[in-house]
Amino acid sequence: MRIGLIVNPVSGGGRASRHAEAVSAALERRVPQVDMRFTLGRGHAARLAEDFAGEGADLVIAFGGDGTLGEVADGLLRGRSPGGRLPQLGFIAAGTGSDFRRNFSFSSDPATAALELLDRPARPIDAGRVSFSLPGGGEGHRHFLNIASLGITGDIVETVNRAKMEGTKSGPLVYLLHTLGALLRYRFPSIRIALDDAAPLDAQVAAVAVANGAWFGGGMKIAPDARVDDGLFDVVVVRARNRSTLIANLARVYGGRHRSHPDVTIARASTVTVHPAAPGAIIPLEFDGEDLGCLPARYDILPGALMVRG
Ligand SMILES: Nc1ncnc2c1ncn2[C@@H]1O[C@H](COP(=O)(O)OP(=O)(O)OP(=O)(O)O)[C@@H](O)[C@H]1O
Repeated sequence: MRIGLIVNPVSGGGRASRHAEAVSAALERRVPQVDMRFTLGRGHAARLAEDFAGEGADLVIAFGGDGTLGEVADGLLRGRSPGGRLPQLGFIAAGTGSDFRRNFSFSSDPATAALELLDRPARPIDAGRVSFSLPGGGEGHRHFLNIASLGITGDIVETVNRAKMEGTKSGPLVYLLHTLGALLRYRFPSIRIALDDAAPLDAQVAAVAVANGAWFGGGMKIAPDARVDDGLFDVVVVRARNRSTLIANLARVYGGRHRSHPDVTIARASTVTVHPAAPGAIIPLEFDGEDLGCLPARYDILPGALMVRG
């Protein structure tokens, strides 16, 4: 078996970097061919994944946070050809939020998790593909593995990522603090959303999450019933009635207890299209914790698109 190990040295404030040698050594004790490569910046994990797939790797492991994992999934999926062979995907979480990991059970010690992942069979896991607008004009495309969202979450991800660049210590608390800050200042957008063939609905929203996994934002169980292998998105729409209601209910989101709140709608769908209700309004998007692009956007589920060891 040939393993491509992609390490993001800045994930989790340098956690992946600190454990990279230990992880590589643990894997090499069981599998002789382990090729470890480090990312150099945004988008590089996707290119490395494409390279590994082109070089015939059997398993590509993303070692980093959700952003790195999402990029690796994107790299594998965008390089695939009909009937072509795709490497299996593995991941070792070392990120700030590491929310995708919460859908699986792995040790929090990276070297132990690496060995656990070698022992797990690969199983089909869904992925999302999104087409979106680029701020300067034109259309972008991306795959994601965990959750794509818009609204206040786009603002939170942007400020969290800026704080990470400035060297702020990482951890779920960073997300909580920036979430509270955003709840106080954010101007809620109005959108038009359509699920599959249903008639579109207009709503002023705090956030919309198009979810494959259940958690985002460093431990918020935003899509409590989402399953990564059910072939459908769980689409969570949180309407913006007032700021104090949102702040008062934030704790319920961490426990996934917001399902029955009157301002929350959760539905399953294969395709989701979202437009700004006011033409020309700039409403930013995020995918797996990375801020990228804006509305209009179309999300399609790709059932069982990746064989993931987990
Ligand atoms: N060598 C590098 N130097 C600086 N930034 C990098 C480098 N390699 C990748 N990146 C950036 O790191 C970010 C991804 O980080 P990642 O999501 O893996 O960790 P995290 O943000 O700590 O975790 P999480 O998303 O789980 O909260 C991306 O924005 C990517 O562009």
